[in-house]
Amino acid sequence: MTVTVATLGFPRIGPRRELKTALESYWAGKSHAEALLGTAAALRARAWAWQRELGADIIPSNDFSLYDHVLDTSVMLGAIPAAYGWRGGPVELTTYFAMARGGRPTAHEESCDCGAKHGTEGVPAMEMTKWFDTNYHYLVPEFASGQSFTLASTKVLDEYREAKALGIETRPVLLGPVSYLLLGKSKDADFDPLTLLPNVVAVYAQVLQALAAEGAQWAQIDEPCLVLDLDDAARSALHGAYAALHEAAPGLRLMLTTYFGGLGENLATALALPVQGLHLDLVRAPEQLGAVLAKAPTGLVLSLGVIDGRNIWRADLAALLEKLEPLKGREIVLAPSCSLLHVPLDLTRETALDADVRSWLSFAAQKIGELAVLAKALNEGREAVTVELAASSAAAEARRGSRKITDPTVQARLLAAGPDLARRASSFPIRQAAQRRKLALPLYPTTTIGSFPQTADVRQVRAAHDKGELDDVAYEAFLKQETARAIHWQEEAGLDVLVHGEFERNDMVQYFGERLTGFAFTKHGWVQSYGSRCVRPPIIYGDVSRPAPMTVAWWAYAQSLTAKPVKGMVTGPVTILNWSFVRDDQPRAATCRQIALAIRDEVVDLEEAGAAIIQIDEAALREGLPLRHADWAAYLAWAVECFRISASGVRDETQIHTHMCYSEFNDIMAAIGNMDADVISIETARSQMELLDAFNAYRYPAEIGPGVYDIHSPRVPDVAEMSALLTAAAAKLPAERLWVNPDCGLKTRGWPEVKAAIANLVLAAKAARAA
Ligand SMILES: CN1c2c(nc(N)[nH]c2=O)NC[C@@H]1CNc1ccc(C(=O)N[C@@H](CCC(=O)N[C@@H](CCC(=O)N[C@@H](CCC(=O)O)C(=O)O)C(=O)O)C(=O)O)cc1
Ligand SMILES: N[C@@H](CCS)C(=O)O
Ligand SMILES: [Zn+2]
Repeated sequence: MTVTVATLGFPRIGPRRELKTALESYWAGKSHAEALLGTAAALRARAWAWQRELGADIIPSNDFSLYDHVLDTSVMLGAIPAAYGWRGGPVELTTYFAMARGGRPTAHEESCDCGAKHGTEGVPAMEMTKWFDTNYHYLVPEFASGQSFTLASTKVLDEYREAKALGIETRPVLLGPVSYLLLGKSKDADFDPLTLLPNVVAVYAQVLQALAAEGAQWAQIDEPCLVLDLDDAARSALHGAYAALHEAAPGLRLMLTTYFGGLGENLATALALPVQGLHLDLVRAPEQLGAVLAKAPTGLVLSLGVIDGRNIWRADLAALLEKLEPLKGREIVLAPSCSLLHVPLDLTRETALDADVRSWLSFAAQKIGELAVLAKALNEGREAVTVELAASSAAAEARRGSRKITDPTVQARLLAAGPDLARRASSFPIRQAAQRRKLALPLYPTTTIGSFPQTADVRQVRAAHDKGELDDVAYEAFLKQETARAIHWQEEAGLDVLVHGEFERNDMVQYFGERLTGFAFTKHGWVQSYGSRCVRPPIIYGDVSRPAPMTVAWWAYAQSLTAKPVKGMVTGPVTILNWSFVRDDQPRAATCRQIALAIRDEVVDLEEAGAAIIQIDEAALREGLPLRHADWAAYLAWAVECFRISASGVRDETQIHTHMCYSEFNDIMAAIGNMDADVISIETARSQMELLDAFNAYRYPAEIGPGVYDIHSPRVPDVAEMSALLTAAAAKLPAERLWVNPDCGLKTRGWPEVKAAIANLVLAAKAARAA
C-alpha cells in the first residue's frame, strides 16, 4: 500500500506578507477589493503549486482566509449577528471586515455626502480570543437560542474549483460543526450552543453534498475539540452530527482531524464515528498510536501527524522511521501534527541565521519536504533516501552535542537556587505599607500599560536602522525624541505613574529575546497572530542568560525627564516562553526558569537604577494553560514559580506590577494570587468589571487596575463611560486598592485616539477621587 503525504493547512500571509500589505492597503482605502482578491488568489495558487512541488500528495483548499477561518465558518453558516445588517445574499467584504475589525466607513463612504445611512459604521468587532493554546486569534462565533443557519457563502466550493482549474485536486478543509459550536458564545445565560447542532449540520450537509457533486473525493473536517475534556453531551453531539453528515453525503470520504493533543478518553467516540479517515497528533501525543492501532476498524485511513506543526525543529527522520516501518501494509497518510499556520513559511530565506542553528530547523516548506522523505523511505526503502536520512541524522546528532546549547554557569546557578529565590522578603501588607510611604500616590492612581503607538514613522525608522540605512546614533536620537515627547505629554495629561512608551521595542517578546543568549531570530519568519498582524517568534535553542541590562538605559532616560515615577517595563518569563519557539530537548519548565533568572537580573538592575515601580508583563501566562484540566496544576506551579523568581529580587518598597490582558481568570484565581504581585492590571472594560467578582470571591489581597479603556477598539470612551466602570469597580473592591488604566498597551492605536481617551481616563479618576 502506498504511503502518501498530506498537509492540513498552509501559512496564508505569503512569503513577503503580501496578504498583510493587500489587506491594509484595502482597509486604508488605497486599493480596491479586486486588488485584494487578486492577491489572495495568487497566494492560494502559489501555495497549492508549492506544496505539490515539495512533495505533498494531498493538498488542502479552504485553509486560506482573508482574516480568520472561524469567521469564514460563521459566514458560511450565515451566523452573522444582526448588528452587521446582513439581510441574506452574498456576504459583502465590508460586512466581513466589520465582523472582524468593527464597522468603519469605506473610502467611498468617507468622502461621500449622499446622506445614506451607512451599514456597519461604528459597530464593534466580534470578540476575538486565542485559538486553543496557540498565539493565533479567532473571532468568537456569537449565538442566540433558536438561531437559524443558512448557506451564505460558497467559499469552500469556490476554492475547491479554483484549485481544480489550476490542475490541482485538493482536499477541502472545514472546521467541524461540533468544534465550531463549542468555540462560540452566547449572551443568553445558560444557553447551550449544542442545541443549535441540527441546524448547523444541515448547512454542512449542503456543503458536503455540493463538494461531492463537484467531484471532491475527500474532505478534511477538523474537530480539535476531540482533544479537550468533553462531557457526554458533546460526545453524543459528535455521534449525531457525523451520522447526519454521512447520510447526507455518503460518497464523500471524511478525514476527521484532531490536533493539539491526544484523544484520550474521547478515542472510542472518534473511532465510532462514520468517517473514513482519522488524523492524530503524534507529536503532542505519540502514546495514542498504540491504542488507535489496536482499536481502529480495518479500512479506517490513519493520518499520522508525525512532523511538528507547532514548532520549528528539524525532525530526526531515521528515528521516526523506526516507529513507522512496522506500520507498512496499513493504509497510512503522513502529515504534520496540525496545520502549518503556526510556523514560519520558509527557512531558505533565513541566510543570516547562525549556520549550526539553521541546520537544526525546519519551517513549513521544509516540513513538507521531511514528510516526502519519510514517505519515500516507506514506499521504496531507506536506500532511496540515503542522503536525506544521513543529513537529518547528522543535524540531530550535531544539535544534541553542540556546545552552543549548554552554558554551565546558567545550569550551576539554577542548581544552587533554593526556595527563597521565589519569595519576596515580606508579605504583601508589609510591602504595601512601605510602598505607600515611598510613592505617596493619590487614591485611584492613573497609569498606562506600557506601549504607546507604534506609528508608521517609528516602524520605518527602525526598519531603516535594521537595514543599516540609519546609524545607531541617529536611531537612538529618534527614539529619545519619541520617549521625551511621550513623557511630556503624560505629565501634561496628568497621569500619576508614567511609562517610557516602548518605542525601542519591535515586539514585547522579540525585543528581550534579541538581548538574551540562547535565542535566535528570523528575518522573515512571520506567523499570523490575527488578521493582518503577525509576529516573529524568537527561537530558544540553548541555555538562556542575560549578558547585559536590556531596558535600564531607556527607563533611566525617561525617568531623568520627570519627577513622577516611571515604571520599569519588562516582559515576564512565562510570556517570553509561550510566545517563542521553545527548545524540545528539555522540559519547558527548565527553560522558563532560566528566562526567569535573566528577567530577575533585569528587575534588580532597574531597582538599583532607581525604579520604584517595575511591571513584569505576563500576558501569556493564562493562555499557556494546558488544554486538559488534569495538566493545569503542574503548569501553574512552575509558571507561577518562574514569575516569582523574576519578581522576588527587590526590596519591600519596590512595587511589582504585573499585567494580563485576557480576562478568563475565574478558574486560575489561586494561581494569580500566588504570583504575589503588588498590583495587577487586567482586561475588564468589555465585561463591565464582572471579573472583579472572581478576585473578590478569592479574597485577592493586592491592588488591581481593572482596564477602563478597551484598547482593542478605535473608539474613544467618554468620561461618563469610564466613570461608570470605576463606580462598578468601587462597588466590588475598596477604592484604596484600585488603579485606573487601559486594558492593555496602546501600540496598535493612533495618537489622536490615545490622547483623547487618556484625557478622559484622567478626568474619570479625578471624579472618582472627588466622589
Ligand atoms: C499582545 N500580543 C502579542 C502577542 N504575541 C507577541 N509576540 N507580541 C504581542 O504583542 N500575542 C497576543 C497579542 C497579539 N497582538 C499583536 C498586536 C500587534 C501585532 C503587530 O502589530 N505586529 C506587527 C509586527 C510587529 C513587529 O515585529 N514590528 C517590527 C517590524 C515591523 C515591520 O513590519 N517592518 C517592515 C518595514 C517597516 C515599514 O515599512 O512599516 C518590514 O520589516 O518589512 C518593528 O516594529 O520593528 C505587524 O506588522 O504585524 C502583533 C500581535
Ligand atoms: N507592556 C506591553 C504589554 C502588552 S500585553 C504593552 O504595553 O504593549
Ligand atoms: Zn496586554
